[in-house]
Amino acid sequence: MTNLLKGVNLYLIGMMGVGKTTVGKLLAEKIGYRFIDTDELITKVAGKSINEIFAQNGETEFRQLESNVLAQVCSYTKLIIATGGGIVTQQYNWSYLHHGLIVWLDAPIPILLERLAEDHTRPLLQDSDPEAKLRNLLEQRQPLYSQADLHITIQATETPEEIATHILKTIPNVIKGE
Ligand SMILES: Nc1ncnc2c1ncn2[C@@H]1O[C@H](COP(=O)(O)OP(=O)(O)OP(=O)(O)O)[C@@H](O)[C@H]1O
Ligand SMILES: O=C(O)C1=C[C@@H](O)[C@@H](O)[C@H](O)C1
Ligand SMILES: [Mg+2]
Repeated sequence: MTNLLKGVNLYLIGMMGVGKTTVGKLLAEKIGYRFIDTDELITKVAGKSINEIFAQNGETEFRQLESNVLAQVCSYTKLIIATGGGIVTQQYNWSYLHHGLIVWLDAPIPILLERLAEDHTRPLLQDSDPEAKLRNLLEQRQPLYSQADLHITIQATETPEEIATHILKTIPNVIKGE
């Protein structure tokens, strides 16, 4: 797999809670890549949590930080990059994402809701109706996510390990120029 990828980065995109961070760490271990999480880098750069950035600086500034971080990481190779759920919403981010292979992790809303039920770290979900909020975000973002090179549909019972294996099995079908 490492030979096939030739150092090309993998960008995991998809809705919050789908498992980009969880699966990304496993993928990195499996193929000997480094793992990077854009949300984690943003909190390091800003010196505060994502909730604090949204509350104190607003979403626009968060998106700017997210783009800055993405621009930095895409100059490296051999990375698995778990992105934030909204990274696809900024058109110019696509010029960075297209430096690598883009993998869309896609799971139905009930699965996302179940996973995020007890979570308070995603500011966009701190809503009186998180289900409607997720549906609305997915409706806006689906056409964007679908620009990925690889679309992985996740079943409710699939473990992170199984999803990582599934991704690695599917990559040879979509390697650019192969
Ligand atoms: N395949 C899976 N089966 C069961 N639980 C999972 C699976 N993948 C992830 N989870 C759990 O779902 C939650 C959300 O996962 P994770 O943080 O990896 O999502 P994410 O896509 O990175 O979200 P965000 O866009 O907000 O960063 C975590 O509690 C994680 O342990
Ligand atoms: O879907 C989104 O817009 C977000 C997802 C998270 O990964 C974080 O990037 C942040 O909470 C925003
Ligand atoms: Mg994540």
